Amino acid sequence: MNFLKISVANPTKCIAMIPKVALLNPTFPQYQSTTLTLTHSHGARTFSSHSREVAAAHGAGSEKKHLWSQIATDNRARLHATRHLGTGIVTLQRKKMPKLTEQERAEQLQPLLSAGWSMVEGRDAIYKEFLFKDFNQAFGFMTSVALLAEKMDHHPEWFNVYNKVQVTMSTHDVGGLSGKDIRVANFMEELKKRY
Ligand SMILES: C[C@H](O)[C@H](O)[C@H]1CNC2=NC(N)=NC(=O)C2=N1
Repeated sequence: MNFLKISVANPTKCIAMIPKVALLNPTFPQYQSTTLTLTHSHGARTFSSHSREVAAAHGAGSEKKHLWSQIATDNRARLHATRHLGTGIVTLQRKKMPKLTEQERAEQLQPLLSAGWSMVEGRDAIYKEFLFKDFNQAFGFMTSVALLAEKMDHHPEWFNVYNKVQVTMSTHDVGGLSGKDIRVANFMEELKKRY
């Protein structure tokens, strides 16, 4: 699970650790179970990502536009935390995704290995070759994946020539497979069915 951690030193100053994608797209499925913890002088409160408080944190109207454009440029954003805590500046940092556990490998990686992905020799990474009718389809597929990859800040290693797309997924930040690789690989699997 990913956490949005917001420590509020005083009502006008907030330091936050927020996965960038959660702010860019609050409805992104990976973050539907995101928990936002607000800590302040009166103790900690935890809200689910669907609560009113978090909706406020995402901003509304022009506030939201401001928030998003700020993220794109310098990774800082104005955050309207809650009515009680006020408005402050947040610094955005993505929380590192941990490597997949043995149990996650059995439950989430195994289905991909059965669907044609294979482990890369000498690396904690997975590989698959996708074949399409022609270049347009291959590149269309890559374009759709690229939009997700950018939103997730998680990018495939891939090679394309004509109708062939060879993909390797691994999480460089943790030196191996994480839930992000599973998510992107599953997205590719679902997307490929439409071609
Ligand atoms: C700085 C930037 O956020 C990181 O380098 C991101 C970008 N895209 C990435 N993509 C992949 N596959 N693994 C990463 O660890 C990764 N990290």
